[in-house]
Amino acid sequence: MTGGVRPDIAAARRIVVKIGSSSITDAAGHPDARHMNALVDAIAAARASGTEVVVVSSGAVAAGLEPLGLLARPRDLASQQAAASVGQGLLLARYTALFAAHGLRVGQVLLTVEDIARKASYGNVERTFTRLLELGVVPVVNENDTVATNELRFGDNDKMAALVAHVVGADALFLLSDVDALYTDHPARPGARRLDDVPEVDDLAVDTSRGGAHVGTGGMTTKLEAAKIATHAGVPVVLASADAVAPALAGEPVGTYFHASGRRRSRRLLWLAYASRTAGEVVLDAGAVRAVVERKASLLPAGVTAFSGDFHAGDPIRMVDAAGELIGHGLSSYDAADLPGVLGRSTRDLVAERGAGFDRELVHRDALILRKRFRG
Ligand SMILES: Nc1ncnc2c1ncn2[C@@H]1O[C@H](COP(=O)(O)OP(=O)(O)O)[C@@H](O)[C@H]1O
Ligand SMILES: N[C@@H](CCC(=O)OP(=O)(O)O)C(=O)O
Repeated sequence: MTGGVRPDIAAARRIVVKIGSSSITDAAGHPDARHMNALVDAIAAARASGTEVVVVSSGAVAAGLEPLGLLARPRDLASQQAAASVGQGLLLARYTALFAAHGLRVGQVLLTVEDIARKASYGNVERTFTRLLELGVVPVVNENDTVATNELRFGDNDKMAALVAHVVGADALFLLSDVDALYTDHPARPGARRLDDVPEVDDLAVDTSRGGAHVGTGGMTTKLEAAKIATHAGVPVVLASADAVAPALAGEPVGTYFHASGRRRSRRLLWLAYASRTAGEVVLDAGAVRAVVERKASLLPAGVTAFSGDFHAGDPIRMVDAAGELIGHGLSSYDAADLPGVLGRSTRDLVAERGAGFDRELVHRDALILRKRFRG
């Protein structure tokens, strides 16, 4: 442990705390009572001092293994979903009982990628969290594993926790794991060095390729992705051992501290930059690139030369230039199926031929984020 108290962490009034499967369950796959108790006690103490807390808890699949007689995390999606279905209920029952002992109520929030990637549902999720927190509830969030498909899955909860931190406008994000900090290499490797302080995630030279415990899925790679999303949007991150939850939440110098490096920005556009699994791609001609990048204009069908993917109006799409270079992300106002008839055509022609609805932009300016703005 080095350094003094972290002022922005100690001062945080709204926080997101993510705990991984490897801490929620012990080596045999049973719920790890010690970690869960320590987590709930620390959160109850934070709540008592007026801090609002959102918990992102993994562990549904792990908690469902034993009741279903499964010995290890199954490989096939259907069995994982069945395990999550059984395990999530058990996990929530446990949280409900533990928080009730502190006089706190929990609310279950199960999210899919689409809930955060689509504008309409993002607003809905935001409202739900706001109301839960107003009511003094501790939301306990997990991915909706039982319905999520492989293609549309976060798969790990680290990135989802960073996105939830955006949605709720958190002041800090905590990633609790079975490792006490970020190391320059897998901690079991000779020469691996502990990192206490990370001013900028992009500047890190660390090896995260070696896997973690049997039940975790993301390993350290997804934790760094989460740290990047959060810090670049102005949210500091602490990565610490679940054993150190109390000092971590108090801002004491445990684990690895990732400084907020970007400025806080519009939450609606942030989800578009990071949350969206894009559903397709459109290729912009040089004029359209200039219009979108330099003139801050909307993207019109006239400036698009090609597209790919099967997207619908409202879906996030990638915008690239003729060389395939990413220009930005945006929400399409058209279904892909409608594009062949409109690409390259002027709005005036389209309206004359097809009617008033065809005066719309392909991507409206307000639903567009340029790549260079993905960072703060
Ligand atoms: N550079 C590194 N620094 C720290 N841990 C690492 C690193 N590379 C790989 N790991 C592994 O990542 C694990 C944490 O990931 P994971 O098991 O997915 O945790 P969780 O279930 O908490 O999300 C650690 O236990 C460690 O074995
Ligand atoms: N949603 C999954 C979490 C997946 C997972 O293992 O995540 P993590 O332990 O955070 O790497 C579950 O509850 O089992």
